Amino acid sequence: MTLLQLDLVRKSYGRKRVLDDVTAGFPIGLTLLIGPSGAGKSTLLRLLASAERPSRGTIIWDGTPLPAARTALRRSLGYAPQAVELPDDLSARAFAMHMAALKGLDLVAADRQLGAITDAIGLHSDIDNRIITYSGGMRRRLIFAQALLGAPKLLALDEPTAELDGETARRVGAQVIEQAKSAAVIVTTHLADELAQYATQVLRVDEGRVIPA
Ligand SMILES: Nc1ncnc2c1ncn2[C@@H]1O[C@H](COP(=O)(O)OP(=O)(O)OP(=O)(O)O)[C@@H](O)[C@H]1O
Repeated sequence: MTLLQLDLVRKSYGRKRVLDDVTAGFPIGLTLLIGPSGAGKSTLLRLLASAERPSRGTIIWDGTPLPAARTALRRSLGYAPQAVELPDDLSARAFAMHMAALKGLDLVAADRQLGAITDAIGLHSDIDNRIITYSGGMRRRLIFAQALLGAPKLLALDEPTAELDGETARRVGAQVIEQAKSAAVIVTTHLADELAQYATQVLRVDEGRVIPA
């Protein structure tokens, strides 16, 4: 079943058309968005996460078009953008719990889930340290971990394994594969990476078009 559908979606910034009449469906399972730098992968992900609106066309969540379905989509969403400013003075746990509270999650359950996720991706021993002490790769894993809280039905992950060493990338990848068993997981990546073998579909974003790879 296609949870999320794009029909003839276009996105322009000023005169620059980044996405051109994109029609694509995103079912439960893993969708990889591949394509060269600047192709529009992150833009597409922001549209899917309802962080931006299309210039034209329709986005349909669970059978209902946006904007009517926007709140429902956001309640079901975990989003890990590529670059986000984190509150350096907070501990990673305090930040994650803040995100859980914004999502309206039960905080005891969310804290338990945070423990399991961070354990799986090698962040557990640093969870009570302040974010200012975090490396780039640790920040990326924290953004990834908060996206998974509440087991969202739609997971939009912008290059979750970038900046990670091979073993850590593999651990994050294993979590992505696990989530894709019960959610529509959409992952952008520069390269056709190891996740491709687990993907329900691989879509190539290039020159405004989105086509099966
Ligand atoms: N807010 C914006 N205003 C103007 N142009 C933008 C904006 N956001 C993105 N763009 C342009 O849209 C194009 C696609 O950018 P996008 O970040 O989506 O590409 P990408 O495929 O994710 O690239 P990368 O792999 O390097 O992250 C680029 O030319 C970029 O400059």
